[in-house]
Formats: sequence, C-alpha cells, structure tokens
Amino acid sequence: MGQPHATAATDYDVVVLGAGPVGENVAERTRAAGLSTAIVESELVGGECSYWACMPSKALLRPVIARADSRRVPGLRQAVQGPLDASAVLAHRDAYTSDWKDDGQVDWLDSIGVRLYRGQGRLDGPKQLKVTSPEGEHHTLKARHAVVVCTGSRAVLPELPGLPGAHAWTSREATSAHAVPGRLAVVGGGVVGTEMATAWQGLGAQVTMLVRGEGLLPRMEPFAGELVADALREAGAEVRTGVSVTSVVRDGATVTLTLQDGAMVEADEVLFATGRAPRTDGIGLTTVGLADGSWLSVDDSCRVQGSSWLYGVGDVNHRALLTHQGKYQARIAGAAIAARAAGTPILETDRWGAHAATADHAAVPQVVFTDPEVAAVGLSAAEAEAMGHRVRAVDQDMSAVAGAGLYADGYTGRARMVVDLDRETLLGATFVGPGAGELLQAATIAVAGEVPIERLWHAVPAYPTISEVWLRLLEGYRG
Ligand SMILES: Cc1cc2nc3c(=O)[nH]c(=O)nc-3n(C[C@H](O)[C@H](O)[C@H](O)COP(=O)(O)OP(=O)(O)OC[C@H]3O[C@@H](n4cnc5c(N)ncnc54)[C@H](O)[C@@H]3O)c2cc1C
Ligand SMILES: NC(=O)c1ccc[n+]([C@@H]2O[C@H](COP(=O)([O-])OP(=O)(O)OC[C@H]3O[C@@H](n4cnc5c(N)ncnc54)[C@H](O)[C@@H]3O)[C@@H](O)[C@H]2O)c1
Repeated sequence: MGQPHATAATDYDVVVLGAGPVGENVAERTRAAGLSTAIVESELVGGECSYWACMPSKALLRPVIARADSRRVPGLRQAVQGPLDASAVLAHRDAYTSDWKDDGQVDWLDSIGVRLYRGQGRLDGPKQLKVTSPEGEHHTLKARHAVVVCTGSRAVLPELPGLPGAHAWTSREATSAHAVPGRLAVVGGGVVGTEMATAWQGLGAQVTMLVRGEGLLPRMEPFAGELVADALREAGAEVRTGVSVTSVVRDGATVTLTLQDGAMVEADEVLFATGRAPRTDGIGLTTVGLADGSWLSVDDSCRVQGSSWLYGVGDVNHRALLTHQGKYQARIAGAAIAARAAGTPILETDRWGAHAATADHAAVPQVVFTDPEVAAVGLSAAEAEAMGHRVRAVDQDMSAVAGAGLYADGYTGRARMVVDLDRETLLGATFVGPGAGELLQAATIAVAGEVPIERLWHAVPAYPTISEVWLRLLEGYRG
C-alpha cells in the first residue's frame, strides 16, 4: 500500500465544510457571485436531509397519509381498507434516496463549477482547512474570504444503562430500515418521534410512544400535540406521556425498556428521537479559539460571533433545525460573503435587510407530516407572551369550514392565529388538520410581510377551500 501523500495548498475564495442542503446552497450562491468555491463532504453530497431525514421520512409518510385521507372520503373509503404494500413503500423511499447514492448531486456541483473534495475536513487555523480523503490523501485548502461550516447535526442518545448494546434506532435507522418491525417503541414526542410513529404504525408496526413530557410536540400550540396523539391512538398506537425510560436491555430479537415506575415495555426495535447535537466535534474549532463540539453562535448574516471570516450556516448554528430555513440562511450568508468580498462598505443587516436572516427570529415555518398534519409559523401564543408581546389568540374549529367538510368526512382540525394587539399584525399561526400543510405559505407571507389585519380582510379565500378558515379567524378577531 502506498504512503498517504499531501498535496500543495489550494486557494479558493470560499471553502464550505459539509455538503448537505445548506452547504450546497451556500456554494451555489457564492459561485453565482463569481467567487471560486470548494466544498468538502465526508459522506454523501445532499447530507442528512436527502438520505436520512426529510426525503426518506416524507416518502414513507406520504402513502400513510394518503390512505388515511382516502378513508375519510365517502365512496372511496371502502376501496382503501387493506394494508399498505410495505415493500412497495420502502422501494418508493429507496428511490427517493437514489439508493443512497449521490451521483446526481455531484453532477450538479460540477455543473455549477464548485470543486468537491471528498473526505473529512477540519479547520487548521484561520482561513485554512485540512481534508483527509477516504484514500488517505491530505489536501490543504485556503480561503481568501470565508470558511463556511455547514456540518449539520446528529441524533443525541441519552446516557442510559444498556443503551450502547441495544442496537437502538436513531433517525438514521428509522428512515432507512428495510423491514417493518413487529413492535416499535419510540422514545421522545418531538417532531421525529411523532412523524416516525405515524409512518411505522401506518406501515404495520405496533408502535408504543414513550414521552416524558405532558404531551406531543411540546414546542407548538398545545392543541397540535393533542390532536396528533388522539389520531395516533385511533390508528392503533399506544401513546404514553409522563414516562421516563431508565434502562434498556436487548436480548436477541427483543429489546426491553424499563420505566421510572418499574414497568417494562418490550419491542423488536426502539427508536430514540431525543434531539440533536452539532456535528462540530473534531473539526478543528479549537484551532480558531472555539470550543470543540459546540453549536456555532452567529450573527444575523450567519458570521460566527467575533470572527471576520468564519460562518456557521444551517443546523450547526442552532437557529432553526429545518432544511428550508438553513437554505434561507445560505442565501443570506452567500450574499453577505459576496458583498464583503467585493468590499461593500455597509451591509444591509438591519431587520429584513438583504444580509440579515430576520425570518429565523420572526417567521420560521414548519410542517409536521403527521395525520393530521401540523403547520405552524412564527410564534405560538405562549412564546409571544413570554417575549412580552400584548397578544390575542383567535381559535377556529376547522371542521366548520365548507372546504374542510368536502375534503374529509368528519374533518377534525383546529386553527389559531396570534395577533399582536399593538401593531394589529400576525405574530404566528397554526393549522392542524388533514391537508393543513398547504395552508402554511399564506400564513408565512402574512407574518413575514407584517400584513395589517385590515388588509388581510381584503385577501378573500376561494370558496369552498379549507383556506376559508382565514375568513373565520379574521371574523373571530374583528367580531
Ligand atoms: C428524521 C428527520 C426528518 C426531517 N424532516 C425534515 C423536513 O421534513 N423538513 C425540514 O425542513 N427539515 C427536516 N429535518 C431537518 C433537516 O434534516 C435538517 O435541518 C437539514 O438536514 C440541515 O441541513 P444541513 O446542511 O445544515 O446539515 P446536514 O443535512 O446534516 O448536512 C451536513 C453535511 O456535512 C457533512 N459533514 C459533517 N462533518 C463533516 C466534516 N468534518 N467533513 C466533511 N463533511 C462533513 C455531513 O456528512 C453532511 O453531509 C428532518 C430531520 C430529521 C432527523
Ligand atoms: N417535518 C419537519 O419539519 C421535521 C421533521 C423531523 C425533524 N425535524 C427537525 O429535526 C429536529 C430534531 O427533531 P427531534 O424530534 O429529534 O428533536 P426535538 O427536539 O423536536 O424533540 C426531542 C424530544 O425528545 C425529548 N427528550 C429529550 N431527551 C429525552 C430523554 N432522555 N427521554 C425522553 N425524551 C427525551 C425532548 O423533551 C423533546 O420533546 C427538530 O428540531 C426539527 O426541527 C423537522
């Protein structure tokens, strides 16, 4: 075997570490601005989102939700009573991950003139990275203007006796498994837990959710978690709240979880959906005065606090762990890097300026693809009050809207808008119900646009769509 060899340093205007959706978008923006750009990736170009998160999870969920929706339509219900064809769903998921191959995304990087370095990258002092390729080659990359860390996040497992030997699932296994387990225990009631419980219960597993808090989706309006828990139970899952797992033991095909009251839960697989940690350990942060393994604290242009050249974009900055929000940050950071490289004296970093990711604070949209779907943007009523806003929450039963009744027999859903009483604009909105995800963009525009209620009154929803819930909410506010 030959000795690993080092190449001479190569200079680029911008070097991006991590080619997930966010790193790809930063590179695309800086290239479009005429800056030479290299990107470093240790696994697959496309990142967590393409292979172990958004794409495979939604490919698993779509048939589950479509079947549930169909069963609520008179005349169609009886045609969709059978089980899903799980192997066809898993094959559909495999197609969405391109069988975990990134050729298409590599070709795209090539087409936009971004140089890809495959391997593990780490900072090596200011504006410099070392990359070790899978073949053991070492490359030194120097950045004239910016290094952008987009290394994302990984699942966190709690420290529990027995867990290391229990072959527990994280989000990676939950999105890439090739067989439906008979019994699946899901620990954690956040977004990953509720989506994956919905998917695998729908695919035929017997799911038991073990949630230590009072309910599901604790960061959203309380009715969101309540409606999702009701629906999961109706689909046959067990949802246990206020329980903590204290140990895990795997014995062959069976995993046994012990709870704080001594009760035991047996399953074939257990998913820990208990949050995320930054993938910043071992990437050389200490060589630039930062703590190894820390989330990167950034300003609104996504530049690391106190640095003139280091950026942290996407999950790694912990502002909003969502693909679309990371890609938004990538557009903002890309523009800021280009402006600074061009010597622009003053950047537009004021609220809603071209170089400020203001929406991260005020208008983050999220759809949880459960049945019912949960769609939320901006602040919940509790968050708005905690931030000192004078607010009024207006609620509406979505089943009262003609379009909802037509969409599904016995439609169950609820909507809330949170109004800033001082400005008479929306601070947030939440819709929970079948098909609710597609209602969200209108709310995002209202929140990000700070559209006054008196003008929203003129935005007439078409009859008979579920969007007429807007009219009911506005009537509820205006009386
Ligand atoms: C199960 C699940 C479902 C989700 N569903 C959705 C959804 O429906 N919608 C949504 O908006 N968000 C969703 N998310 C969140 C979304 O996946 C993340 O917000 C998104 O992937 C973040 O993108 P990123 O580019 O910052 O990081 P990542 O996608 O994690 O990409 C980081 C990349 O950096 C690479 N890397 C790391 N360290 C190094 C290194 N030292 N050298 C070289 N390369 C390195 C990694 O290999 C990876 O390719 C989901 C998350 C999970 C877990
Ligand atoms: N559709 C989407 O937009 C989507 C889908 C999946 C994930 N995501 C993103 O991925 C991120 C990660 O999701 P997640 O669900 O892993 O994290 P999360 O933070 O949303 O939920 C984790 C849950 O686990 C609980 N928990 C933590 N430690 C625990 C323990 N030891 N025992 C029991 N419960 C414990 C927490 O209280 C929390 O409720 C989210 O922030 C979300 O934005 C988005």
